[in-house]
Amino acid sequence: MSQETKQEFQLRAELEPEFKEILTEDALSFVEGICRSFEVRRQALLKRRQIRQQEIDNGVLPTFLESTKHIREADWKIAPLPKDLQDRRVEITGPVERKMVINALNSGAHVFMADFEDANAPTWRNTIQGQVNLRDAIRRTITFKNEKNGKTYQLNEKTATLVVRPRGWHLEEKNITLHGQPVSASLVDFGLYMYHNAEELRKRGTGPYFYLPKMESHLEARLWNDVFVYAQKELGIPKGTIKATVLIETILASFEMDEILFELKDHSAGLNCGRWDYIFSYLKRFRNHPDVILPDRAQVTMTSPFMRAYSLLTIKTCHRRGAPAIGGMAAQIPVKGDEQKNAEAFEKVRLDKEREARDGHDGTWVAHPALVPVAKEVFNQYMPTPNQIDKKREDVEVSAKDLIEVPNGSITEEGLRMNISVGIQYIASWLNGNGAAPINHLMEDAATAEISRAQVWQWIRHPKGVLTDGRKITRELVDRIQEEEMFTMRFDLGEERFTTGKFAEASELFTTLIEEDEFVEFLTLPGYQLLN
Ligand SMILES: CC(=O)SCCNC(=O)CCNC(=O)[C@H](O)C(C)(C)COP(=O)(O)OP(=O)(O)OC[C@H]1O[C@@H](n2cnc3c(N)ncnc32)[C@H](O)[C@@H]1OP(=O)(O)O
Ligand SMILES: O=CC(=O)O
Ligand SMILES: [Mg+2]
Repeated sequence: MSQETKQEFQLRAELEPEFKEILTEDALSFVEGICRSFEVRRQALLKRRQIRQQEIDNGVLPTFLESTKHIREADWKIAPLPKDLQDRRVEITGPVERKMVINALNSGAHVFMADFEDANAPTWRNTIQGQVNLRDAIRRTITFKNEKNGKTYQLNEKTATLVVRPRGWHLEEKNITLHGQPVSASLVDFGLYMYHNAEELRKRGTGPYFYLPKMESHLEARLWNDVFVYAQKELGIPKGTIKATVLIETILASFEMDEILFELKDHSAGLNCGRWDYIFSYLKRFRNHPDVILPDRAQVTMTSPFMRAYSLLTIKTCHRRGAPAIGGMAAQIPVKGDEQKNAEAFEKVRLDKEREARDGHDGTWVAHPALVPVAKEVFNQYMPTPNQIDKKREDVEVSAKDLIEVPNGSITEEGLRMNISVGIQYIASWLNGNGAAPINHLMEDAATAEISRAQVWQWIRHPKGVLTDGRKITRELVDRIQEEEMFTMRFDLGEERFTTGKFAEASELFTTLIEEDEFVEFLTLPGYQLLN
């Protein structure tokens, strides 16, 4: 790097010896090139999200785009899938933490989605250690010893195919700056992973595979595609080596599925139903529409008409284009010490996977290794072939109205209490560096916590935010319940764990999120200012 470049592109963090192996001069120079080439477009697309929000606030509802009708109507397919992405019946997800990376790769799942995004609190340490972990996993040198119980970990002979989820377009990495501004976190995660591993993955008969989160339009997919083309060229890798599965997890993206596949068609590995962010996005984008009110979080399920419409449309759209349509995450995880509750949790997961497999999904997500056999058994039963892309689902008809239909249901004090308590507990976990947490026997990550705080925001503000017993949800009621829930947490955890667990800071952030009339786009944005 030249002297001038160094001043403009700066690494602002202290580096431990192992981190220096990731943040080498050449790797940083590669990331710098990507950031320089694409930052202006990223900013413009983020601005476009705000404009779209203003339009929705003014009553312009989402619809299928007129300008891209020709793409929806034309006959085209995505490029052929590599062998190790043809059968994806069970995908396990988890943060890029060292032990969990080994456990996930050994879990028996077909794919492991290693998450720099919502299951990961993006501390500098988590982020760069995550890159170290993936580098070692790819080279099969990764090991781990749990110092508490002496248990050691290494990779099995057969492991899952690795797919990496970088952070979304809205997030920044404050430890690397360009012209004094934090750079795109997506490009840091992607760039470092590509630089260190693309060639090695190819040598080992697989490739650099990604999951792309939280996109709102096909133009955002075009930006990723251009980043891929640039990166492959810089690294001297054939165009089309990268494969990416896009999470359809915003309400606006569900109107542009064909277009998203089209933009990425040389690099596409299909779509996935990111159901939790999808619910959050629905709440967020329609937040200023008093009639769009969702019932208790627990009542918004994949059988709610708007969710069902979205998952069926995903399957139909993907299969027409020769692309896999992967299902989503059931939040249940094993319940320790209660056989009955554990059996109920497993049954819920089984039913969820059964619906997905029968509908035509080509695979699904699980949050925990114990659930891999459950999902596998269901998909083995209903999907005897590696995928069911041949099931075209031409019978499915989904209109714009179906995608935004408001579900019925009720808002209970229990639901309100749960949102407040779980929201605060999750934020506390995140501020402590854990982006995925078991809370009330459910997997919670940033997306599920976003729903909790968005619902409270909405219920306070809209006339229909009324409890089943007739009480209007107000700031005062929320304050009172928040105080009670904080008292319970303090009592249950004890003073020391409560204080070191950052519950007071989490409660403060939760309050800000529900108090601000200008809805905070993502809780992780103000949250990141508090992370080391
Ligand atoms: C909305 C979305 O974006 S979903 C996708 C993002 N979210 C996720 O990926 C969450 C994935 N799940 C998890 O992180 C975890 O399952 C949690 C945090 C919810 C629960 O984890 P734990 O409390 O450790 O569960 P538990 O104690 O039952 O784990 C038992 C073992 O399984 C391991 N394990 C649990 N979940 C996973 C996982 N997803 N991947 C790898 N290993 C796992 C644990 O590390 C532990 O290993 P050990 O016995 O060797 O010590
Ligand atoms: O990323 C997945 C989701 O459900 O959100
Ligand atoms: Mg998500």
